[in-house]
Amino acid sequence: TLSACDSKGSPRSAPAATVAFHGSRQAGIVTAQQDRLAFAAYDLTVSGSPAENRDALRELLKTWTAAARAMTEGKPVPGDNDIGAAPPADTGEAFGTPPANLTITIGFGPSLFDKRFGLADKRPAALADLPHFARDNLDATRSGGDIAIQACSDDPMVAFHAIRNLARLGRGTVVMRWSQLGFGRAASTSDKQETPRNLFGFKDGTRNIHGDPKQLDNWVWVGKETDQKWMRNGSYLVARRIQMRIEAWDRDFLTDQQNVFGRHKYTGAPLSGGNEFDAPNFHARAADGSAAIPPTSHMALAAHENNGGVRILRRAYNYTDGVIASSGELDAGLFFLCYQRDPRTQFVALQHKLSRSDALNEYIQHVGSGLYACPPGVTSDSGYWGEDLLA
Ligand SMILES: C=CC1=C(C)c2cc3[nH]c(cc4nc(cc5[nH]c(cc1n2)c(C)c5CCC(=O)O)C(CCC(=O)O)=C4C)c(C)c3C=C
Ligand SMILES: [Fe+2]
Repeated sequence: TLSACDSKGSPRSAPAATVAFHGSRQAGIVTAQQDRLAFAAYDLTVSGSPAENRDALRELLKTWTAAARAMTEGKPVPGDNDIGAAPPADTGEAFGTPPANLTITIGFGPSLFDKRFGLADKRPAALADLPHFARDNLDATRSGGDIAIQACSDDPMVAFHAIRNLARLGRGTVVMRWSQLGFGRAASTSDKQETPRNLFGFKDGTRNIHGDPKQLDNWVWVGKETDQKWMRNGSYLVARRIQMRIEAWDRDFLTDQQNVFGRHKYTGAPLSGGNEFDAPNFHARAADGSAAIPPTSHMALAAHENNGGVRILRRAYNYTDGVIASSGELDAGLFFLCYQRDPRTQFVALQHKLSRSDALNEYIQHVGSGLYACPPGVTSDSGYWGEDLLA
């Protein structure tokens, strides 16, 4: 544990919760999920030759890595903060605030591999554009992006400070395309965390991957199988902004709400019986002879038992963004983030099934989308994000 620092980088006395930035795999993926999220997708604005654009990208990634390393250690963005005739290097809103477990995770979108950078032959096959799913209603201004940054912290100011300062450091090379704040984690990524609730009031994350190394190697971390060596020890992030019709949901009967998920609302237990963490029995029958867990319930459709064993690591956050002007309803939902080894056989396969048959579809709509290849971690002070991609 390191100390947080004041605006001049001098250590403060109170110990602060930090997550190590360096490691062969990026932090912020299997890290115990923090309470707050600030997510941003950026586009590169370069207009040179592919070689020049690659140089600009490399410089950006070096600068961003140094800033991310400092911020996660509770230090200000590197650079002189004492020149009266220049804007400070760090915007300042997190001075004196401990990092509160800040992690900053980077991912590269499919568009980074277009002809601007000459990186087409480095595009992993697993970074295939997401297909259209039934009922998708995607907003292009909340989708895509050349680079994504996921900043998670237990302090919302610290998380926002991270995406804002990266945008500022990249000015002239990148613009922020879209962003999303998340409050109240809606998944647990560790056995030590109590299962939180989503805005429908249900426990979310009960059967997530909770740190089991074998499952993480099987379902989250890219291994030797990849066609692109630079992605070894990386992972693929799928982001979906999913609007939830909470007013309609709040008028629905408890029994129906439970049938939508296949779980009891208050305890989180499967409708087949037992306690929250007991395995669901998809063959169990209710008193009237019908399936105890309806086959169109969200859990029945998403469960690994019913999908050839396939799992994903969920890392979602609740969000709310004011009111939808056309309906007067709250614009609220789930910012669904999930990590996996290959989206084609994991998220895409699951979402095709859910988008067609999930009882939850009456109450949700997917309105934003992104797919990003998250490279391995940075292991030393001289390393930078994406070094192997740009070598
Ligand atoms: C394509 C993947 C998934 C999307 C999109 C998704 C959206 C979504 N989920 C909830 C709430 C819950 N999901 C739960 C379980 C669950 N969900 C997925 C996948 C997607 N969810 C999986 C793989 C699982 C695990 C299934 C299992 O093995 O049992 C649950 C149950 C509790 C739990 O295990 O976490 C809830 C509740 C919402 C509200 C939502 C979109 C808004
Ligand atoms: Fe789900």
